[in-house]
Amino acid sequence: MRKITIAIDGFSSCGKSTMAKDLAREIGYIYIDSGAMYRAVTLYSMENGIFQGDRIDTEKLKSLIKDIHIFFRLNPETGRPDTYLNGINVENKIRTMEVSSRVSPIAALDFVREAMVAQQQEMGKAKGIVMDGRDIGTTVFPDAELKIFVTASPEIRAQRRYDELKAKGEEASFDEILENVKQRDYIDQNREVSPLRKASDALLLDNSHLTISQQKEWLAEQFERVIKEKN
Ligand SMILES: Nc1ncnc2c1ncn2[C@@H]1O[C@H](COP(=O)(O)OP(=O)(O)OP(=O)(O)O)[C@@H](O)[C@H]1O
Ligand SMILES: Nc1ccn([C@@H]2O[C@H](COP(=O)(O)O)[C@@H](O)[C@H]2O)c(=O)n1
Repeated sequence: MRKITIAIDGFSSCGKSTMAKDLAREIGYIYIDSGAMYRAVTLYSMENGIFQGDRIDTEKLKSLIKDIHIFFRLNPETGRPDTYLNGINVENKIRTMEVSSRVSPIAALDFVREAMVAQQQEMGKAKGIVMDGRDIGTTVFPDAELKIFVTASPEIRAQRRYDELKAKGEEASFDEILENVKQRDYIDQNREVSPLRKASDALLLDNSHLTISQQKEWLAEQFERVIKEKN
């Protein structure tokens, strides 16, 4: 059966990776979390003196971008891919609030996007891939056979993230998370290069009132429909 490309975009913390990972595992496709790549560049910037307070030394990052190597490796314990930055597993480090609060300005830089998009296109050139992010259906894979754009209210998204952190036993402030979600949405939608937009041919999914299993079922139906049409 001919494999396709699946692009899942949308607002922060709305459940993109939850649905993308589950679908990829079930259909035997590769799963790539493109946000993890921007988070890894941000972590690298934090650890290599590229931030001076909130200011980004863009010239320094530009000169170092070729030294940033990101790859994913399946974690047999979680059954999910972990992110590696220059050979080191940074999966937990890139999920902190500090990285979340700094990632969107880094992801708005044209040379950072150029480098990440080139790697993402390379990862998907054989198809059989589910990638989630902000510009997958518009820029990375504009010819993807199945495109989904996910949304939910900021309050619902922040509550989900808050519940997740609490369940892990981590300190969390609902107000801080809500502020971060809104701020990232704003920067992602208003940057000059590849702003967050629904591709005109993407299916819109508002999952505010869907359970994880309902959205999973919906996505599986969309995949079955498209794969029948294409084969
Ligand atoms: N339909 C749903 N109902 C309730 N919780 C959900 C639903 N979908 C996802 N979640 C939970 O919401 C949280 C955020 O989901 P997820 O990490 O998949 O979002 P995301 O869109 O990939 O986020 P990010 O943009 O930050 O990468 C997770 O704790 C996940 O378990
Ligand atoms: N294709 C993408 C993916 C992500 N970003 C930026 O990275 C941030 C973190 O992504 P998460 O999916 O882990 O939330 C996100 O807020 C965007 O700023 C992007 O620009 N393009």
